[in-house]
Order: sequence, then structure tokens, then C-alpha cells
Amino acid sequence: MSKFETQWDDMMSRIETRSADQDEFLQAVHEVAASVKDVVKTDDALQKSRIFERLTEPDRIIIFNVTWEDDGGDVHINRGYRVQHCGAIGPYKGGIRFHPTVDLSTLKFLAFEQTFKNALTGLPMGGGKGGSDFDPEGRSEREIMRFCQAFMDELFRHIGPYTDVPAGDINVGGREIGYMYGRYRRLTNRFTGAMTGKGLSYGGSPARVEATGYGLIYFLSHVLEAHLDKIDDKTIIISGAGNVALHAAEKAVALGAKVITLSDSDGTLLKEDGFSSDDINWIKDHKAKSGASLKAFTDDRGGTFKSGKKPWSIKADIALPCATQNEIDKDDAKALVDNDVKFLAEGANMPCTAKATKTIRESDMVYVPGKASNAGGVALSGLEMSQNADFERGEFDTLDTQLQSIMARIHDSCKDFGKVDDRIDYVRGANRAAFAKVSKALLAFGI
Ligand SMILES: NC(=O)C1=CN([C@@H]2O[C@H](COP(=O)(O)OP(=O)(O)OC[C@H]3O[C@@H](n4cnc5c(N)ncnc54)[C@H](O)[C@@H]3O)[C@@H](O)[C@H]2O)C=CC1
Ligand SMILES: O=C(O)CCC(=O)C(=O)O
Repeated sequence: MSKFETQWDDMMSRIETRSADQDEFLQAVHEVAASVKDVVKTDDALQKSRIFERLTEPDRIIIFNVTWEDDGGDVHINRGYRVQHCGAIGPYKGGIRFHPTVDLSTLKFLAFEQTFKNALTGLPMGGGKGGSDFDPEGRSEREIMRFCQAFMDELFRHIGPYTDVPAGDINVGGREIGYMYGRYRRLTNRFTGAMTGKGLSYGGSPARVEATGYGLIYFLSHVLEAHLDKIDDKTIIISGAGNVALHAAEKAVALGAKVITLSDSDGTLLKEDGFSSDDINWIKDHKAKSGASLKAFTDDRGGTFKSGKKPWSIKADIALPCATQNEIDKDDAKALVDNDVKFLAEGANMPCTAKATKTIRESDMVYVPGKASNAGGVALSGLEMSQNADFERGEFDTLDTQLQSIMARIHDSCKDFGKVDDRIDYVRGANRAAFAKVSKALLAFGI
């Protein structure tokens, strides 16, 4: 074994020991490591400055107590987190997630991915992620408000427009951002762009709500074009029924594709003749009003609800996982391959387990990692930051055009950095392009 190989293996062992039991985080690290190992091997400066290893240790992790009172007067204690992963190319930037599964491993993996994703956008944003193990399901409006305010009572001292700019993620949408930003403004007495995903009446940006889902479809269109194909006659299976899933479905349908599934944690909604725009609007309204299961759709608008089932065994041309991490396991991946699904682009962050990714990458399916295909949301957040800094407000169409250009640029980077023989390896391309940018900044700063 060469000296480099020994040093690399020693480094990976140190990373595994340092983050033992953080499976999702190590999964994300291993994927990037496999893509950039050759780059590091041929670059003495990267080796000497131990850039890759440095990128596996967050700059800072803040863990705090979030105590709040429910409607009945009972007191609850949750744990709040902010992982400020890497601030080399701009303020830390990334969403906040409220979900009972949130722990350090989840947030470290999300923050690590975010650093690379944000670098791909070409905008000056570092990577971070935060959240809490708080479960909003079944909580009243006022309980959500009190929780968000209690969360911000600590977080406010760690964020700011030039420090760290949080946004939404799972279970954190416009309502939660409103409560958190309102508290931030009151505590700091400053009206600054310290958060994105804000409401349009208080400094939010047009197109931010749509950006992740729309960006996914813009990216997919470039992937199809690069493979001499197009979206308008394609059958698509989508998981999730939240912000990313519904806006991806909306844009895909607008471009003439047939979207036949959406899903939630209760099961999959299948509409074999494809969802119409009205169907998607019905789900948006229904979910926003009651947060109820997709099952109710079938009473009003047809289709079938497959309780406890995921969409991945249903025949289609394209799969877009848009719900959560590791939602596609090895068996699901095998079903996708057996059904001859041609393209898979990730709307969610790391929705495929390591074994599922291996199965997919060994097949003929074209696979696009989320850090490239779902970067539209954070890109539009970057444009919201610019608008706030300039005391300006952009127009939807202009911002949507900027989003399209950014997704095209990310596709170009994947192509430039991911060319293997006559095909594009999007995993290699995204990881190498992002690593090139972040490592250059870290090297410039010295040790
Ligand atoms: N909101 C954004 O701008 C961005 C979000 N993402 C990622 O996209 C994914 C979805 O996020 P959002 O749509 O924002 O969240 P959301 O809270 O709006 O929606 C999440 C959806 O996933 C469903 N879901 C959750 N767990 C599930 C499970 N185990 N099985 C099936 N469905 C499940 C929920 O029912 C919900 O419909 C996450 O991985 C998030 O990190 C990535 C980039 C940006
Ligand atoms: O807009 C942002 O800052 C957050 C987006 C996000 O959380 C993500 O890209 O996963």
C-alpha cells in the first residue's frame, strides 16, 4: 500500500472514531471521500493542510435547551441545535428542521452536505443546519408559536446576516419562520436578513417557496437534454407531499410530464392518469389547513391510497425522492432498477441509503445527488439575502430566470468535473466541483 493510501485510511479511521455512532454523517462523508480521494492524492497542498479531514469537523456546534409550555400548562424540554459546519466561502447557511428524529448525526450530515451544495450554487454561502427533536404533529398553532419563540430565545445570539442565516426544512415553513424571525427582530431590535424563507410582507423573496421543487425540475431538464431526451412525455414517481415534492410536481406537470405518485409517512397516493394542477393545489390547501393524510384525496378526487407503501415499486421513467433521508433502501433501489427507471434525481437530502446508492450506480440509471439537484432552494435563499442587503425586492419572473441560470450552471459544473469516458457521473462531478471551491478558500486562509 502506498504512503498516501495508508494516510488516507488512517484519516478515515480517525473520522469514524471521532463521529462514532453518527451513521448518517459518516454515510455522507464516505460518499464525498470516494469522489475526491484521487484529487487529494495528486495535490500536496491539500494533503499537507489536511483539508478533507478539516472539512469533516464542523467549525462549531451549538446545543441548547428549549423549554416551552403547552396549552394545558405542562412544561416540555426539547433539545435545540445549530451546526455551523464551514464558513469558508460565506456566512453559514442552511435550514432548520423540527422532527422527533433530529439528532446530532442527522444535523451534522445535513450541514456537511449543505457546505458542498452551497458551494455549487456559485453564491458566497457557507454551510450549516439546525433544528430540534420537537414533534409539531398534533400541536396547536399557539404551541408551535411558543416553541418557535423559545427556540429563537437562544438561537438569536448565534445568527445574523453576516454570521449564519437559517431557513426552513422539514416541518419549518413560512409560519414557523414568521414566529422565529419575529422573535429575532424583537430580541435584537434589528431588521436584517438574518433568516430566509421569510414572508413577502417582511423581507421575504418571491420564488423562494417554489425554488427547491422548481429547481429540481430545471436541473432534471438539463440531465434529460444531456441524454438527448426531454421531460414532456415522461411518467414520474415522487415521494413526499411537502414543499419540495409539491413544487416539483407542479413544475413537472406544467412542463407536460405525468406525475403519478406523492406520499407521506402513512403511505402512497397513486393517480395512474397523472395529477392535474388542480389536484396539486387541492393537496397544497388540504395539507396547509389540516396537515392531514393524503388518504383524504381519494374521497374527493379519485386515485388510490396504498397504506404503508412507498412509491418505488410503481413503474415509471423517472423517480424523484422528495421526502426524507434514507427513504430508498436496497430493495427499493432494486425495484427501481427492475422497473427500468431511467433517471433518479434527489429532491430530499440523501434519500438513498449507501446500499441503495450502490445498487443504482451499478445499474444504467442516471443518478443525481441532492446537493446538485435540490440546490435551487438555498440558491434562491442567497438571492433573498442579496435583496435584503440592498433593501430591495425582486420580481418573481426575474428571480425564476436567475434560478434557471444557477441550475444550468450547476449542471455545467457536474459535467465539467464528472466526465467519465462518454458519460457524466453526477456524484463525482458535484462532489469534486464543490470540493475544489471550498478547498481553495481554506488553502488561501492558511492553517
Ligand atoms: N425546503 C427546502 O427548501 C429544501 C428541502 N430539502 C429537503 O427536502 C426534503 C423535504 O423537505 P420539505 O419538503 O421542505 O419538508 P416538508 O416538511 O414540507 O415536507 C416533508 C414531506 O415528507 C413527508 N415525509 C416525512 N417523512 C416521511 C417518510 N418517512 N415517508 C414518507 N414521507 C415522509 C411528509 O409527510 C411531508 O409531506 C428534506 O429532505 C429536506 O431536507 C432540500 C433542499 C431544500
Ligand atoms: O435556504 C436555505 O438556507 C436552506 C435550504 C436547505 O435547508 C437545504 O438546501 O437543504
